[in-house]
Order: sequence, then C-alpha cells, then structure tokens
Amino acid sequence: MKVRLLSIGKDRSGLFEPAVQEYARRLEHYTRFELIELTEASGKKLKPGEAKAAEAAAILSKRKPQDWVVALDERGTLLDSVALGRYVAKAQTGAKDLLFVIGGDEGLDDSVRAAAHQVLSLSKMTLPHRLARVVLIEQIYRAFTILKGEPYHK
Ligand SMILES: C[S@@+](CC[C@H](N)C(=O)[O-])C[C@H]1O[C@@H](n2cnc3c(N)ncnc32)[C@H](O)[C@@H]1O
Repeated sequence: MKVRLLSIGKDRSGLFEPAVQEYARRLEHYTRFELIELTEASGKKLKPGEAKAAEAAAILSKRKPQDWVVALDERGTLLDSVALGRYVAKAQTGAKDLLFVIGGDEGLDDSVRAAAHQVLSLSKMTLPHRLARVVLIEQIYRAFTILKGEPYHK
C-alpha cells in the first residue's frame, strides 16, 4: 500500500521538519510513503474563503481512485492508536491507499471534509498545522509498529 501525507505550506520555523523527516524515513521500512506539500493560497491576496477553496481544489486534484482520504480536523473523530492501526489494516486488506490531509492556517474547506472517507481529530484542541503534521506522522508510524506487533507501542 501507499501512504501519502499532504499538507499546506512550508514549516518556516524549521522546528518540526527534522522530526517529520525522521518518521518519514522510518515509515519507508513498513510502506511506500510520501510527503506532499502544497503552496498556501492565503499568500495570494485571496479572501479567506477563496483561499480555502483554492487549496481544496489543489488538494482534491491529488486524489487517486484507490485512495481513502483522511481529513485532519479538530472536530473529527478521535481514535486511539490501536484503532488507527485497525483503520490502516482495513485499508491494506481492501487494497486501498491512504491520503492524509492537513489544512493550512485557515483550515480545510467543507468540500475536503465532504470528500473524506474519515475526518480524524488528534485532539479537541487546535494545533498549528506543522505540529499536527508531526503528531500525525508519529501516529502513522506507531500504527504500523502496532500491526507488526513491535515493542515501540507500549
Ligand atoms: C491551524 S489549524 C486550522 C484551524 C482552523 N481554524 C479550523 O477551523 O480548522 C490547521 C490545520 O491543522 C490541522 N489540525 C489542527 N489541530 C488539529 C486537531 N486537533 N486534530 C486534527 N487536525 C488538526 C487541521 O488539518 C487544520 O486544518
């Protein structure tokens, strides 16, 4: 299976990128994995709603027919790590790929949530999107170690 993690905008602080790259490297041991970064539309002098719609069009153009789209949103469903592992296993069994999507400063457009197979919350709190990205990639890595019965998850 292939897992892709799509996000909007660059990590200008550089705080989280080393951790993301480390988990991306580790994930390659378990699955085909790709990080996708799309340019923020908010810097293009668009109104907030227009920026979200432009980002949504770019996000949805990356979908492939075999993808299950998982939209990250604080209002989504809270899963524990074992349940995320079960979700990954279900996708694997169904010969599906996973496309995880993290929004930009303005969040995700309704059209992305509507197109998603799952809207996933990492917490009820709002996280900066770059921090959400590192938490999510660690949880994807953890899910694969759970499926392999490895001791990483205690
Ligand atoms: C700064 S947040 C956007 C907040 C925006 N006000 C909203 O209503 O969505 C940027 C992105 O980070 C991700 N994110 C932030 N907190 C999250 C959480 N608790 N659970 C899941 N994703 C989160 C989402 O993908 C969100 O679109």
